[in-house]
Amino acid sequence: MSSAANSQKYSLEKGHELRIEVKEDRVLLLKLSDGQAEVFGTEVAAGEELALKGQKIAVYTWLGCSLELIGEGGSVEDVTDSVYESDETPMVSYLNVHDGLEQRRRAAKEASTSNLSGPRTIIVGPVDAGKSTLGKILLNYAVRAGWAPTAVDLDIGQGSITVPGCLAATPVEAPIDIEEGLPTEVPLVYYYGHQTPSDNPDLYKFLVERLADVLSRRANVDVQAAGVVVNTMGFIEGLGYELLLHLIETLKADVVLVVGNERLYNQLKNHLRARPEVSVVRLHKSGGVVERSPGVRKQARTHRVREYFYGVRGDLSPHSQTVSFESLRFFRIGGGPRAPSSALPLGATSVADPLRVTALTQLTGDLQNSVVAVSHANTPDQLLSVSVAGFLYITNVDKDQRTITYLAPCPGPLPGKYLLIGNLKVFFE
Ligand SMILES: Nc1ncnc2c1ncn2[C@@H]1O[C@H](COP(=O)(O)OP(=O)(O)OP(=O)(O)O)[C@@H](O)[C@H]1O
Repeated sequence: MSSAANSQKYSLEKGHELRIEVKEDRVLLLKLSDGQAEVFGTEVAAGEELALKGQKIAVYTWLGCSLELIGEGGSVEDVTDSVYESDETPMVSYLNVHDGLEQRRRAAKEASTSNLSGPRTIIVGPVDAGKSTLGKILLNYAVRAGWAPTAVDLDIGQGSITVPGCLAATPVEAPIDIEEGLPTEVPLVYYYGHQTPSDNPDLYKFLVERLADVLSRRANVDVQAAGVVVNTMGFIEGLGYELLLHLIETLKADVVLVVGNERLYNQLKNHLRARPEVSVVRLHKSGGVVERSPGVRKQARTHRVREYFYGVRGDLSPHSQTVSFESLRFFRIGGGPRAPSSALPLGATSVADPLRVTALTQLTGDLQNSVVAVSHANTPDQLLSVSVAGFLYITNVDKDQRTITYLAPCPGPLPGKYLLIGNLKVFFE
């Protein structure tokens, strides 16, 4: 490593990675001076300056490279929490997984008339295991091999395709942008509206089934052969495990990658023993994965919603609009919070229907700071099962004037007349 003013130069040997944690709201510029380097499978172009804003990443090289880091508005130390080199990475095992998936894609393409699908890969593991990072690497390697795989994100707590609280899928046709993340132009999105599946597990399962159904009906041979890469939540105990089994079943997963948890690997391996068509593969967690506290996760959720409206680079201008409550039609799914069965009289079951669609008839201050989905539904009875077009953020509720002020990504009429609310709230500073 050598340094000058706000810049530092690194020379990485083949098979090494430089792990970089940029401070929240600070920017570090990354430049590849020589050789080959990639960030979670996306190749870094030589000479180009990448702006890493608050990101935690690793720059990996298969062949060796020289890099330059430049702190924006300060030294590299000022804008980062840590920068260090490591030669202990799971990249070779990740590449082996990619090779296995590649064989399945080719077999599916060759047998296109026999309805053989490409790999349906599900990545599971505890929180902070590096699941979404592995997903990005596998998607990128597939793209680099000429495929357009589908990214599916079922991690409602974070939201890598759209805002948190959603189940979403998107085709990945080009390497994932290092600064911007997964493509967001044409996602298929279902709004669950909560941050944890335990708020309404029946709805979560229902939406997984909807998404799986839509994905399985795509007729394009290349799209089917490219397969899907599914990212899941780190919720792996009790109900979380039950939901994992449900989605492995529903999405007809044939490759289950278990990252960083031997117990979960053995549980799933035993469970799926009778289904030899499903490969359960155990992978080590990378030592570079950065652990996030509940506070940091909450901040990341807010950040994600802000990015939806203002853009990753802050270059979008959302439109603020004040309308009467009566001009909007809000609906909620689920009959309110269900009492746990332990709180009910012996033998009784909860009467709240988790899939009931209810219109909001009274204006409540509770709507303030909510993220609300604009549904593609044409009638209220379609609200449960159709996808959503986009989101609004309620910035103000005026009960005296009976008005609502919301932020929309663009001006003009809304793309649908029915709005879905959940309990997802964020507070912009
Ligand atoms: N090798 C690495 N070096 C540096 N940072 C990394 C590395 N691998 C992953 N990270 C970072 O660690 C953080 C957590 O990783 P990731 O989001 O992949 O974990 P996860 O298991 O999907 O998390 P979740 O708990 O949200 O399900 C991310 O910010 C990611 O960019």
